[in-house]
Amino acid sequence: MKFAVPVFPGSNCDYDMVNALRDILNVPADLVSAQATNLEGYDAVVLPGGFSYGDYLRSGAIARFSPVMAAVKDFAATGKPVLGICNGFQILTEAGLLPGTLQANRSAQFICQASELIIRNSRTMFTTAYENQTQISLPIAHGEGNYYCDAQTLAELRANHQIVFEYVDNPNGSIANIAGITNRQGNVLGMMPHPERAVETILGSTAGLGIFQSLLSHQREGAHA
Ligand SMILES: NC(=O)CC[C@H](N)C(=O)O
Repeated sequence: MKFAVPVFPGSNCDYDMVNALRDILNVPADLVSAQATNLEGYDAVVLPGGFSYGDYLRSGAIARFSPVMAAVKDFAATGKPVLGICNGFQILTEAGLLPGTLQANRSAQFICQASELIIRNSRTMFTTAYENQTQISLPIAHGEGNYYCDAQTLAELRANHQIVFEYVDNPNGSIANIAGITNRQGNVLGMMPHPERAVETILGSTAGLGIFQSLLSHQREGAHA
């Protein structure tokens, strides 16, 4: 299984992601330019965290116009996995690949801390390695992580089991404690917490590994289907 990690001007978690994939999980991963126009040969795309285009206008609002995002849209339409972490989640909402938006934190402060999460859907291709309703700890680091959507969208997210992670303590004011959601089809996941920063004991948590292990098993099962 080969991963593409698009890099935007201002991305800063791209090398952490590639380190998690290549060095910890032993899977091939390439950094891909924001100017790239095709993602042929890749089995999954991970949009990394950071401050793409300096977070000008709104986080992710400029990155969504990058050539690579047109390729990510086509890639997502094929049903292959697309994961957006933090700024990656912001880019996915701006690009219309996920519903809702990420607003400034309720405190108007940048928050960098460990956060406790509840797994609300362990049946997605990203979360089968976790037990449903269990609690995990992943780091967060963002100024605009306050997820918002209208009441009808929230009802749809709930009805279709698209809410995957919820905060226990809701550090940023997100509606319904939402920390991560999928699209309706279940192959695009956006999440504010950083699984790539929780892949080695020395980092304080290995709870992030489950996301990547879930994707690897999904790929293996697909190969045998
Ligand atoms: N770690 C990150 O991806 C930072 C996200 C983002 N640009 C924010 O501060 O909201």
